[in-house]
Amino acid sequence: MSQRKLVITQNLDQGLYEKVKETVPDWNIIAGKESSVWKDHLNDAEIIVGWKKEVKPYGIDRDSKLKWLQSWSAGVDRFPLEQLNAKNIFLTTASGVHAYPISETIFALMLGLTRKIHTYVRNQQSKTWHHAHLSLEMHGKTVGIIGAGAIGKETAKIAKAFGMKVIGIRHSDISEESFDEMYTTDHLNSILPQCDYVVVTTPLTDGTYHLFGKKQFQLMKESAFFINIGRGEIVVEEDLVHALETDSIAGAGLDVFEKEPLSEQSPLWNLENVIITPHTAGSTEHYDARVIEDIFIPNLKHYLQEGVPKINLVDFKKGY
Ligand SMILES: NC(=O)c1ccc[n+]([C@@H]2O[C@H](COP(=O)([O-])OP(=O)(O)OC[C@H]3O[C@@H](n4cnc5c(N)ncnc54)[C@H](O)[C@@H]3O)[C@@H](O)[C@H]2O)c1
Ligand SMILES: O=C(O)[C@H](O)COP(=O)(O)O
Repeated sequence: MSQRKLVITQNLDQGLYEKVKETVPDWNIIAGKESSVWKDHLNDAEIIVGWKKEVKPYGIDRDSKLKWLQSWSAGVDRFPLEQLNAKNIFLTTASGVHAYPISETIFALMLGLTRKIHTYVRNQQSKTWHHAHLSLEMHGKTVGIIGAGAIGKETAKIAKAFGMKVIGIRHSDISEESFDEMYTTDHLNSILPQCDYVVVTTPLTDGTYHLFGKKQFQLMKESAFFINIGRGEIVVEEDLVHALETDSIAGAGLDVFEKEPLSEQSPLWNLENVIITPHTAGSTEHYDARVIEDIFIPNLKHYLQEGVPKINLVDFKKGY
């Protein structure tokens, strides 16, 4: 019988590689970031661990032996979901590994906008001693977390520590620790006028594509801040730009955009009330270890025993 094959399209440090090897000592493990390392192995790999961007051009749409694709990312919106579903290939996400880093980024953006840090950084560059307009407090304010999943729940915990009221939106309205109120998506428009901060942490699916457009920005308070770390396509970017340019909302913290990298021509770069991070909200030093130790290896053990991975198995009907 030919040796079972696992392809990991990432450079793993030796310790993590050894942990994987210990779990499947008899398997052929091909690991490395460069496509030259793994591209000829994709078709007969039983499991691929990796980014969609790298794998997509080469492998899984041919006559592959693939049984399970473990994504290196939480969002799987750019995976060929229909194809994977049709071929009964399991897809698991890296959801959960970003909960700490991204909730920290969300708060960095919220704090930055609230305390006008972006304005002071610009002034510092020109050695300008200038009191920005009255800055605001977060304490006592209301945050709406649109997508109360792994990232949203960690964000809610921090918000409670700041003395904020927390409203959540997700598929289920069952109450959840750290949320004062929880609603399903059909209540989005009714909660927006109450929120001082609107934080988007949903996956991109058919149900969230362009969830935020002109109407939603009009429903928000003029003093409210909008944060998006989910996916750019959840927002009609033109409508967001209009809302920001006309002061229909107070500002935005954006990690994701309709087209990435964000074009040099985008008006977002020049707006004073916007903080941009280049889709880096979730990258930290613990990323690889969390994907391998917290998700992949437990999933691999389950797969070996039960024939199916367990953690973060994508429901193809829901799309995440
Ligand atoms: N900017 C980044 O670097 C970065 C990193 C990680 C994740 N993300 C994005 O954040 C998303 C969420 O990540 P997560 O790990 O928290 O995922 P998760 O699966 O734990 O949580 C997703 C939440 O969104 C809710 N949801 C799904 N569809 C919805 C809808 N139509 N309306 C309202 N709520 C809805 C779900 O009920 C769930 O509570 C990812 O899918 C990805 O798109 C971005
Ligand atoms: O969803 C994620 O985990 C991050 O946004 C990174 O995903 P990407 O590299 O696929 O955009």
